[in-house]
Amino acid sequence: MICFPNAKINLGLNVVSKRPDGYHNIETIFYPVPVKDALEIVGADSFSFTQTGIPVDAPAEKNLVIKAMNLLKSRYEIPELNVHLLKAIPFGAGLGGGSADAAFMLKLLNDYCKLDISQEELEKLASSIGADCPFFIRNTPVFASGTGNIFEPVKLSLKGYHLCLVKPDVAVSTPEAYANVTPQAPHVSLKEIAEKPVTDWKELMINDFEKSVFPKYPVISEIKEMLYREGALYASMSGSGSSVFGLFREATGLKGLFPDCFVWEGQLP
Ligand SMILES: C[C@](O)(CO)[C@H](O)COP(=O)(O)OP(=O)(O)OC[C@H]1O[C@@H](n2ccc(N)nc2=O)[C@H](O)[C@@H]1O
Ligand SMILES: Nc1ncnc2c1ncn2[C@@H]1O[C@H](COP(=O)(O)OP(=O)(O)OP(=O)(O)O)[C@@H](O)[C@H]1O
Repeated sequence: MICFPNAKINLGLNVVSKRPDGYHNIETIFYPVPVKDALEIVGADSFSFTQTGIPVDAPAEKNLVIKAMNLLKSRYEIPELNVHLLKAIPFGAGLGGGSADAAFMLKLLNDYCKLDISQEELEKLASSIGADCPFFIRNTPVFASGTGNIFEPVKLSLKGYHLCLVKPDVAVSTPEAYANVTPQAPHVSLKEIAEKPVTDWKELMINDFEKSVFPKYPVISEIKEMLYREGALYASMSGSGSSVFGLFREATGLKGLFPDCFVWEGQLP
């Protein structure tokens, strides 16, 4: 069985407050985008894990795909499998690629082994793997609060817009990014802003991580400025960085502008 875990972008991100458990309450819009890994499982006599594409800098047992498999193994009967991950979503990017792999592994095993685990339970399991993970169980645009695990529907579609996603050759550490933000409740709800036309977002929609990440990694803010210069209606860093996305009305051909960067351009479904 095969599946294609996709990335997400964050449309706005407010770090609202620090929690007693060390995590932060946030408000963000998660939006799935069609930048994809490939994840395959095949029944086997003994377990194996192989990985191609962008090399993940973690040993097999620390790979989030295997963490997800082991989490289910601790609760359910899971047969021996050959697992293969083809990594195409850059990491350290704010694109949630590792979390997507884990969430899709939970869903894949749920189907393959006919475990009949509910969506609610899958989201609970996913949240024990990573803060971005539960979103990928439902994988539709949502307004998220809590640690990013409480979801509300949002009236928003970017269908037909062209996305240009750029990740420079720097990786931002998520814990460090959170540590450098001063939490503050937003004055206007992000959900309200997101339901306004995309052309209003530039003035209203903020990613709180940009304030501390941009001075440390000026290349990220330069990319954002370039996307606006090229006609983006809205541009922002995604999550805690280092990727930046621009939303355009027309097809873009900006790859040549960003040498040494990962660039993905395409129309949103
Ligand atoms: C920045 C975002 O990508 C926005 O979607 C997420 O909030 C981060 O999600 P993630 O990478 O899945 O995060 P995790 O792997 O669970 O956590 C990494 C670290 O980020 C910090 N963290 C994460 C999520 C959150 N709501 N508050 C936090 O303070 C914690 O220090 C945590 O130890
Ligand atoms: N399947 C996986 N894909 C990517 N990274 C993985 C995977 N499994 C484990 N990791 C580890 O997680 C780290 C990347 O996590 P990180 O949270 O920075 O990346 P991300 O996928 O871009 O997500 P985020 O949106 O949270 O930034 C890698 O350095 C790697 O060690």
